[in-house]
Amino acid sequence: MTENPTAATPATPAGVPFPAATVLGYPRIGPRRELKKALERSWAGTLDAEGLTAEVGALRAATVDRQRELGLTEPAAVPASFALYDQVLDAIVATGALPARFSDLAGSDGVIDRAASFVLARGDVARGPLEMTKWFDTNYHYLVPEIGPETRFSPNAAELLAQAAAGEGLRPALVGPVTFLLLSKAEDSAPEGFDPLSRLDDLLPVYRELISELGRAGATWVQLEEPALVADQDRGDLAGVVESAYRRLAADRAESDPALFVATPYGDAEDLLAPVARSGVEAVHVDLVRGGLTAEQTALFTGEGAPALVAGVVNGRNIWRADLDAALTRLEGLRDAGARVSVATSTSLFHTPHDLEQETALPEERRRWLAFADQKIREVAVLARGLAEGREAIAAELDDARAALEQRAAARSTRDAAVRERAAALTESDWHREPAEERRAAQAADGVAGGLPAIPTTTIGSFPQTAEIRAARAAHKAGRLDDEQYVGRLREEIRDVVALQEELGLDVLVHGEPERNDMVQYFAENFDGFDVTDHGWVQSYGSRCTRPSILWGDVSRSGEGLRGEAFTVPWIGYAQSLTERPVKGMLTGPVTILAWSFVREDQPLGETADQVALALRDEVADLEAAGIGIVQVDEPALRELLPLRRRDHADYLDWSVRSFRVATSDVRPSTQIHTHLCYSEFGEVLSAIDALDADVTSVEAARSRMELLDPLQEAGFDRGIGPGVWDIHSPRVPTVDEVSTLLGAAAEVIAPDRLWANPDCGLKTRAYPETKAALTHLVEAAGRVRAEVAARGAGVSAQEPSRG
Ligand SMILES: CN1c2c(nc(N)[nH]c2=O)NC[C@@H]1CNc1ccc(C(=O)N[C@@H](CCC(=O)N[C@@H](CCC(=O)N[C@@H](CCC(=O)O)C(=O)O)C(=O)O)C(=O)O)cc1
Ligand SMILES: N[C@@H](CCS)C(=O)O
Ligand SMILES: [Zn+2]
Repeated sequence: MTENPTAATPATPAGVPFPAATVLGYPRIGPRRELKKALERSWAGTLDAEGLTAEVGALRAATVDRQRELGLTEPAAVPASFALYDQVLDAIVATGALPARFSDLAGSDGVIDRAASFVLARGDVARGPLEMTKWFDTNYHYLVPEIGPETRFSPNAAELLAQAAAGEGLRPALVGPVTFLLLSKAEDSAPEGFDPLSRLDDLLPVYRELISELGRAGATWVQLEEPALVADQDRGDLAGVVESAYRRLAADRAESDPALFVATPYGDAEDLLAPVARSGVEAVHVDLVRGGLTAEQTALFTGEGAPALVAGVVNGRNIWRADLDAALTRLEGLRDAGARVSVATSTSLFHTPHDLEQETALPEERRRWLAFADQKIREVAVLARGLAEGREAIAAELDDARAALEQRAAARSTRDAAVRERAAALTESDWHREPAEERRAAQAADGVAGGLPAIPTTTIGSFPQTAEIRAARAAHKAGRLDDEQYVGRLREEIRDVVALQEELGLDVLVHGEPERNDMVQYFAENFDGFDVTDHGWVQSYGSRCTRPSILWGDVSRSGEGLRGEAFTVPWIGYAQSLTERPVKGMLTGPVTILAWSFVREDQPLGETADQVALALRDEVADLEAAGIGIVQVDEPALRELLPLRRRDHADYLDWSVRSFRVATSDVRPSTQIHTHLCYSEFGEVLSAIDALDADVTSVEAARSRMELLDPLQEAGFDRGIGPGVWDIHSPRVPTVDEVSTLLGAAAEVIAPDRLWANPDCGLKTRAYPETKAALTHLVEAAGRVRAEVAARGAGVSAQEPSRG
């Protein structure tokens, strides 16, 4: 066990010091995605409830053992942070905060059981699931609690206790009460202006009871996660609210109550750190990768009764090896200032893959630069040892880390002079197209858009990724299918998808993206400067995972010469050759490629974005040259990367919008550029959406029932828009009436020559039966709304009728 010499046993209720080394959380999905597979079998009905409990229990136990083996040996060092689906869902379940529209799910004792929690997450035949949105600036999605003035809170510790029972001496963890309410939305029935945070006083007794119950079950520390404190919140006296909330949780605790550990990951809590630190809680985590500590803030951690300082010095958001020298210097400085310092990660490690050791195919030179979750735990443990025993005790580890960093900094492979020259030569004219009105006219006169009806129907790009396609890809990768067989299989799929869309009567077709394992990884595989992993899965939502690629060097399309070779044209061009209707080309935008990869940190993100944008610009130009008249460049992550502090927005929006425009501006005015956004609250980026200068924007809107449209109109957005009318995240098929209602609502505020009818997002996660049914309803609803609008004499009479 690692000793922390500066940690005099503090007066915690349970009398157990905070561990010298810890993490805020660990990947939950399992090194071989055991959790994903168990969940999906349970939803498919091939694994019963007991079977799920057994498989999940085994995974959790193995996870605890692994973290111990890696160096988290002290009591309470391993967090019981094992959400089955989502940690915010766990907090809904633990506090009994059932939205009114799900009230029938509560058991006779008022408790939300596991089956009911899956209905909240996934919906059922009667209703859609809870809304899902991005967790801070990550590619993880949480379920949004719906809170109203009447929401009843009641403690239900069952799931937390089950998680804590996965091993001896774990530290239960849950989303803190302030973050829980700040991330909530007001229930639809709540009065105008209702703020969920106004229910804090009602929620705190429930948290107190949960914490006490965990203590009675043996927990010595409980972790309360308060990441919302590191983001700008438009709330008056949030500092006062935070301090009084934590004072209430910390006051008058019983002998059996655990000590309280409050974590502030993902950024700098700034003015909200002091209210937490002086509230009486026993330990406070600070993200020292994204944030800092002023001398005044450091003093909050010194002196009698001060909380332990849990210093998040190892980055939980990337996969680069830590600068151990710099981290240790930082830790020593804090200790020497008088703080009781523990070493931790800056965030939970669930944003990183499990174990670099599984990546045997990575080139050795670059493997040396990397640390996945397991390697990061080792870094934390080494730093704790260095802090306790002195630098000499970890001299070998410090030397090795230093050498790896130096070798990376000196590596010539990360720089391509031609790519750099091209990016440096970019000027304003490279990211400007003709004025939007001029393009509209050109598209109507000479482009494919001219042949479209009012309210054209389309989809967002992907069609179902069937087990057969994935199996074919796996077989190709394993060498069981040769290139020709694999290409033949994909072309067959494209043929079927095109035929299906024609049969359904869609107006603008897509090729369906069957060649893509993932909308970012596929691009990484076709660009220089990236590595991809074999097992680097990271949870994105529920059971869905991605393998973020590693952007380590200068980026351009792979192949001969600076511009490399087109890689989407063979598929999209093939689809276009099969039909008279327009096929929309489909690319992923630069911001999203960065957001969903692990990106080099040795140069500003904007510079990397320009390189990716230039590679995409080449692909857009090649698509246009191949006769594709509509090109969609998806930017679902535009909102995701928006910095958590408002003062940083302008700089981010400047480079992100520019990079999208660099990617899309090298086309004729008659070529219609689309973009697509999803998975976020867009309120804060409306003007950036406009500044992207796309001709048409499709945006997720069904779950929030078109909430976005009014603000978008108010922001003066007068481009083409396709608000999603089918929530594709759940297998539920919307009726024609439901789709017509949503589309009709949109047609109330958007002129029919600007409105498009499309789903919320791509269909890759859906199966064919529901896809066919829902698209049939969508096409029928579009026809209905088109007729209604025409009947209202809203100026569509001159338009052609829709096909099908
Ligand atoms: C649109 N979204 C995306 C986000 N991030 C991305 N990187 N990509 C996205 O599309 N963020 C926001 C949203 C929502 N998020 C997601 C995330 C993930 C999915 C999804 O469907 N994920 C799939 C995995 C997709 C994938 O990469 N598949 C590969 C590998 C398939 C595989 O599992 N292979 C098996 C062997 C298969 C066999 O033998 O049959 C294996 O490796 O063991 C592929 O298709 O080749 C998921 O299942 O989780 C959706 C939205
Ligand atoms: N074109 C992509 C966008 C997802 S955000 C798809 O359809 O899956
Ligand atoms: Zn999408």
